[in-house]
Order: sequence, then C-alpha cells, then structure tokens
Amino acid sequence: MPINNIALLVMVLLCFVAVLLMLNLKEHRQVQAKKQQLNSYEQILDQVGAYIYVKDIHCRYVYANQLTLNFFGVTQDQLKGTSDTEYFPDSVANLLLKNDRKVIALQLKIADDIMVDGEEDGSCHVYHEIKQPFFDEKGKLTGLIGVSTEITDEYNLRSELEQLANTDALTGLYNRRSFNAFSEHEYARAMRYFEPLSLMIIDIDLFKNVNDTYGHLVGDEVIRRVALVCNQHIREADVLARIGGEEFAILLPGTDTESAYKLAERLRISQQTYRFPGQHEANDLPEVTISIGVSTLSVKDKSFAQMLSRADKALYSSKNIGRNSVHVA
Ligand SMILES: Nc1nc2c(ncn2[C@@H]2O[C@H](COP(=O)(O)OP(=O)(O)OP(=O)(O)O)[C@@H](O)[C@H]2O)c(=O)[nH]1
Repeated sequence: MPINNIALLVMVLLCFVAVLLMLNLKEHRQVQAKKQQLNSYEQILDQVGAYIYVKDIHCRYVYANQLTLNFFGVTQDQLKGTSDTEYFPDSVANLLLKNDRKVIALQLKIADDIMVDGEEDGSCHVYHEIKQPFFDEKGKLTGLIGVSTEITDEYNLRSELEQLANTDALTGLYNRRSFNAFSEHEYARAMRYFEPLSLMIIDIDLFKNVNDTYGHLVGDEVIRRVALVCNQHIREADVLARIGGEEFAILLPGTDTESAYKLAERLRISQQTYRFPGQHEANDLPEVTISIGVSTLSVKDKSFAQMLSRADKALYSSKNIGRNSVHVA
C-alpha cells in the first residue's frame, strides 16, 4: 500500500478516535451535570421542613430527605430497602402500609392524618401525609413519593375549638348545637332500622328563685349538680346535653316509652335524694326539683322536630300539675 494511503488511513482512524473521545467526553460531562443537578435537588430537599421520601412498588424506601433520615436515625444507604415496620410501632406501620398499598394499587393521590405516640414522654404527635404514585419517564409506575408534615399543634387547636363549639362551658355536657346533630343522626338511624328512640326534656323547677335567693354563682353550681346527677344514671349510648339555661335533654337510643319513663322517674327522685360521698360542696347547695317531658319515636313522625315538640308538650304538662313530675306524650 502506498505511504500516502497509509497516512490517510491513520488520519481517518485518528479522527474517528478523536470523535469517539469527544462523544465520550460529552456524555461524561452530561452525566456529571446530571449528577450535580441531582445533588443540588437533594440539597434543596434536605432543607425543606417536611419529611420527603420515595418508596418502590413493594413499599420499601428508595430515598428520603435528611429530615426523614434524622427522624429514623439512619443514613441514606441504611435506609434503602427498609420499610416502616423498622421505624414505627406496628399499629402505625400497618396504617402507613395500608395507605402505601392504596396509592400503588389505585394509582391515586391520598392524604391522611397519622397519629404517632412519642416513645419517651408518651405524647402524641400528629402528621399530615400526602402520597402519590411515582412514574418513570416512560410512564411506568415505579413506586410512590410521599410528603409528611407535623401538624400536632394545629390538630390540638382544631380539637380544642371543636370541643368548645360542641360543649357547654358550665357543665362540660354537649350543647344544643351538638345535641341537634346527634338527634338528627339517631332519628335517621332509628327510622331506618325500626329501632326505638326516646327523648327526655328536663327543666329545673322555679330556678329563678334559686338565682334570686342565693345569687347566680350558686345557681350555676346547682345547674352543674343537676347535670352530674343526670350523668350518673345514663348509659354510654345516651346523649345528655344542656340545651338551654336550666334545661337539659337526653336522647335515649334503643329505649322504648316504658323504659324512658322509668329512667325519668329515677332521675326526678335522685335529684332530691342524691348525696355525694364525703364533704362534697354540692351537698350544701339548695335543694331543687325537676320536671320532665318524655316522648318516643312514632312511625307517624316526619322529623325529629315532631318528637321534640311532643316532649316539650309533656314537659309543660309536668309543670302545669305543680312541677316535680314526669309526663309522656
Ligand atoms: N345561674 C344561672 N341561671 C341561669 C342560667 N341560664 C338561665 N338561668 C336562669 O334560669 C331562670 C329560669 O327561670 P324561668 O324560665 O322563669 O323558670 P323557672 O324559674 O325555673 O320556673 P319554671 O320553669 O316555671 O319552674 C332565669 O332566672 C334565668 O336567668 C345560667 O347559666 N346560670
């Protein structure tokens, strides 16, 4: 082969190698750039004040940001392939797994509040978690991505506000608002399943005299004592509420007229014969009597209001015959 041709061949080969090297270098640079980009994304995620993690389709951890790693007390390498059973009590881990499986199976985003008991002080922490399916660039499901934030303070505040909105400050009983909600619910249930349902309205007799004679503060204590005595006689399913100043109501699911009447009589008598053990200050409060109106759900009732109105009428009958009595309507 002439020398010129060999030189040409060497030149072509060199060019080919140079092109290959350049391509390789470009690819290397791209990989490096991607790595750098991923590193900076990870750095960003590490600085977010939320627990961020990725799990595979078997609900095992693939990645977690620094906050999550700190919480679990593991490194990124130690985390890989582990599951929640290693970091949470069984009850919590099962709940988390249930949510994970839902996300994977239904390919749906879900949100939930999770309560976790603190190991050291027994305090309860609440986390709001959002989980959604995670797909690769070809659209194939590869697992899930989750974000959790601690909402203990908000949760406690919400519970306190809910309690304030639903309970009566003086007695701690349900207020009228929550009594109405319970009543509608129990009325619908009793109607649907043909179950008995009774209602009692209780009013303290001549209560104005108590206030006028002993003052409002003593009046308040008497209201609290009436509530306490009523509370001692009811079952867990019964709903006792303070629905007005000196007026109470008790909703009695699964209770027929006869049983409701017997309970009302027991309550009426026990308001006069109660005695709290020891030197209870309620024992020194002025005596009062109560009047009660009872009604029971009828198939003819079109709404809970009709039952309520019958109990009200029965209460007025009790007042009209001289108080300290029970009437059924
Ligand atoms: N101390 C106190 N008194 C209250 C409260 N809410 C309502 N009252 C009082 O309860 C009294 C109710 O009086 P009335 O409606 O005339 O009825 P009553 O004196 O109980 O007479 P009868 O119901 O007919 O037996 C009023 O004096 C109200 O001011 C409360 O939260 N605390």
